[in-house]
Amino acid sequence: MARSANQSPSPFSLWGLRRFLRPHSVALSGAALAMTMRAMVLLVLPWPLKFVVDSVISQKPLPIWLAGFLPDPIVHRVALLDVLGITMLLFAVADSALAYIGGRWLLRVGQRAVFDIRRLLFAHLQRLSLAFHRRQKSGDLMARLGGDIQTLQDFVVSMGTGLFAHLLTIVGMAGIMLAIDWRYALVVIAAVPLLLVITQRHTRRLKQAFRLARRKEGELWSMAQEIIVGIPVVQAYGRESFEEGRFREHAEESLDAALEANELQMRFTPLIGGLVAAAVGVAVWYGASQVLAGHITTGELLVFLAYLRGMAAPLRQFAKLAGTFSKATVAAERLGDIFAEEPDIRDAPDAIHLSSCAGALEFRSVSFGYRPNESVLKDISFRVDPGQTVALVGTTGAGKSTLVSLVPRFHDPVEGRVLLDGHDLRDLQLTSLRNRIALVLQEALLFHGTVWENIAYGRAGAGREEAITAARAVGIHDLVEGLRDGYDTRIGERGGGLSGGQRQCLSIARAMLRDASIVILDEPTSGLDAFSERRVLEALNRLTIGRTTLVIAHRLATIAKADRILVVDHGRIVQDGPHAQLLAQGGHYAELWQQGYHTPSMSTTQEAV
Ligand SMILES: Nc1ncnc2c1ncn2[C@@H]1O[C@H](COP(=O)(O)OP(=O)(O)OP(=O)(O)O)[C@@H](O)[C@H]1O
Repeated sequence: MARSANQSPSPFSLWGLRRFLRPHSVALSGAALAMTMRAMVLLVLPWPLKFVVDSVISQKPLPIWLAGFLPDPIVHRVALLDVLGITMLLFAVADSALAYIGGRWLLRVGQRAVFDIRRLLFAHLQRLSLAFHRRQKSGDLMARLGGDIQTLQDFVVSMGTGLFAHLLTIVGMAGIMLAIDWRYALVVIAAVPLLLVITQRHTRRLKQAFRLARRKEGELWSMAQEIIVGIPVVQAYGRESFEEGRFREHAEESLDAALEANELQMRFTPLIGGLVAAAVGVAVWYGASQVLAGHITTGELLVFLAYLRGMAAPLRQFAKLAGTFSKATVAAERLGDIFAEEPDIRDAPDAIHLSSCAGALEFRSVSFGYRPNESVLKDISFRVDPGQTVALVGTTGAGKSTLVSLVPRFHDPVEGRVLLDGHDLRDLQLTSLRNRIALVLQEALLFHGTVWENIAYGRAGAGREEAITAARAVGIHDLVEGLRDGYDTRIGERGGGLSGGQRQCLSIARAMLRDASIVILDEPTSGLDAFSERRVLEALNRLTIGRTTLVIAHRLATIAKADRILVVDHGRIVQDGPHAQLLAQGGHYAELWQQGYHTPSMSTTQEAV
């Protein structure tokens, strides 16, 4: 797997989120404006109370800058109280309204950004090569597409509604308190730097804990997915209790890691709470003594205490924010790992579009291995003329599937070249190459949807009529018509509700619709009963007429029909020729034949030939 050179380990950091937020700058600015206004409202919120105490109750004169706007505290005491009361109510309403508006906008921005990240990640995942997908556990990918991206959304929202507004409030309150009485203000604010240092230290530990928790959760999903996909085997072998135990073990590990992370976060909350409570205690004591000494008024003390309360909430929020921040950093790292993966099968900058294709295939001194210094294919050379059918035979693990996987460029040769109509495959545009190839695999992979949709999947833009034409062309129209709702029969996930033979017939019709020049068949009839096999063979015969065909075969029916047979042994081609010639030659092929290579369905397939 190629990681792009000169890339930092995690190109998708929290900071990288900006890229996804930028398209929503209008909504973000709106949210920021609402939050700023809210912070200002929070700043002025306690002031009417100060004037109620100082001017309405204690009858102190209003400050000069306010005297022109408000009723006189001595002459119009009750009127002043009314105005202050209404002002308090208006401030409270404005506070709630602005919090709602800002929060709503942020939530929308967060959701849109998450949608974009998820879409991009999915598109990226689909382009990563088969080697990546074989290595990566799909359950873990699901966990990243789901939970990790959701964590980022929570981060955007809580950072916006929490940190941004709270920081503004704290800074504003600190400024006003300093202006009223700087000594008292310093006593109150002294806790803030201490709090920030503790938060920062704590965040580092939290990140580690959340990293482990997310990894364990990814492993759990991978395992659950594997068991659910393999449920027929689990049930057939009566391994339910064993799998239950295995799942519980993994789930417990995941639970322990999550508990540990949450425990760490929870422990932090009382710590912050205690610190804030101590700061409030000192402030009340010091403030009261300042009032007694006549340095500040009772109203001002109330403003201080209200501010302190206003600051305590966001400060306590830091504990929560530290958790959100840590989780989001870990989520961004995990997404970054995927974004950092680059498809190792890519178009060359000057790749040729394959507009027409005769189907002449050639392997020229090809070697390949999945790992360095481990050759699976060694110096493979052969040619297939357009329209020829070549069967690949060999013992298990000989390298047959690997060999055919080089044709659609699921992998590239380590040495040598694969050529199509004289072009090195690496010089061709990948999509135009793959458009020329139809695959029928051992296990027909169908998707949830109708029968015709599954056939039409063979070519982008194909409709119901084309699907029916393809089904007719491979001779399975009557088979489809015989299904419950014909072409509109809905099939479940991975072709659920159909027999193996029916599934394979549909996948052949799908390949037919593709109208490709090259057909690759990877043991398409294995595991089928005699009747199904005959249908599938009939369909395959029709599919392969006039197309270059590579077929991995174990059955006489398929092998004998081939123009040539390549015998693969330990990654090399050891024999090449028609069936009768190879049998007469003796050697590996004859040995395989005698050992019963073809026996699983020889009697049935012979009927079909
Ligand atoms: N994705 C992979 N990563 C690493 N090694 C692999 C991978 N796929 C196959 N191999 C190895 O490559 C060798 C050839 O495997 P391949 O599937 O091509 O054999 P085959 O001839 O098709 O076998 P079979 O008839 O059993 O399907 C085997 O030793 C196998 O273990």
